[in-house]
Amino acid sequence: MAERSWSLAGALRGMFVKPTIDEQTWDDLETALITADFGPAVTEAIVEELRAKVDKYRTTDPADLQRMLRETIEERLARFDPTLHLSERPAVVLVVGVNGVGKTTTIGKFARFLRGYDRSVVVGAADTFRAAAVEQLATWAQRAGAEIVRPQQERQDPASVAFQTVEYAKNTGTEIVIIDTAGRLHTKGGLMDELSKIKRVVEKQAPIAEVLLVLDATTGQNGLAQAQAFIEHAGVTGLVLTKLDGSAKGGFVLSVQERTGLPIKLVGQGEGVGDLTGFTPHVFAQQLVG
Ligand SMILES: Nc1nc2c(ncn2[C@@H]2O[C@H](COP(=O)(O)OP(=O)(O)OP(=O)(O)O)[C@@H](O)[C@H]2O)c(=O)[nH]1
Repeated sequence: MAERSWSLAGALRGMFVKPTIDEQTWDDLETALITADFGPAVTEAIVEELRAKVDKYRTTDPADLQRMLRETIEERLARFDPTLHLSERPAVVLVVGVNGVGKTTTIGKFARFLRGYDRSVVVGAADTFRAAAVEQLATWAQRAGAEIVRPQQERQDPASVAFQTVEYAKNTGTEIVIIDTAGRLHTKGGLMDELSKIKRVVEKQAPIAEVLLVLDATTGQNGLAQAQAFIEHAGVTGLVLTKLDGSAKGGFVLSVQERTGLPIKLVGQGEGVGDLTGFTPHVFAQQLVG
């Protein structure tokens, strides 16, 4: 089977068991980072930083290089704050992103994650564009132990579903509201207008705590280009990376933060309801480098 692990560790293994650091080591490191989707700019910066460190500490031991690589990646990942800000009551979270990236699945997993901390959760089915999307969200809500507010008529205005969801939370004392939004409309402009309307209408009742943009890690830099309109217009406060399991593109985690300037707040690593975690730079760097 093709490279399955998203970890860089496999690609690096040969490099770190060699007796000494040589020119080949640097070539191999560069190739491994590019292959893992760190992107050319971040790859170059990391290699330069490590060359300087290796010179400074006058080491020729590949084990030192491995440790330095782990530290460099961790330090770069940690420049962004992964904290979710959910202290408002209700805390309203808008989930945005292009179709098929794993938005609905993420909302289900996120609701379950919050239920695990004993928070009460309601999800709002504001993707009224596709009837099947509402049913899919309802299935996930049930799995997660969350309530759902559905559109009352076909093609109901998404902003009104969002409004009713927040209203439900306020009336029932539900702590967290997660709103699913459409990923595709006829035009990008239409989609962004719809999102601004949702935000305006929600903010009449409660401030928006987080706008989370979901990105599919397997689509790498290309997926980022598709999501550009959300980054420019939707007031995104954090990223969720899905499908990090079974992808060899773990480096995307670092390049996406540096390219967008936005923190990764959640990571999806599977299709099950439990396969979502917060983002911890230390743990991630360790998984990535070995
Ligand atoms: N392996 C893996 N698959 C995932 C993950 N997250 C989502 N998926 C899968 O990705 C596919 C799309 O997920 P959805 O949640 O339907 O994506 P969406 O963005 O809501 O798509 P639309 O409803 O069409 O807008 C499904 O088959 C999910 O099971 C993940 O972290 N890992």
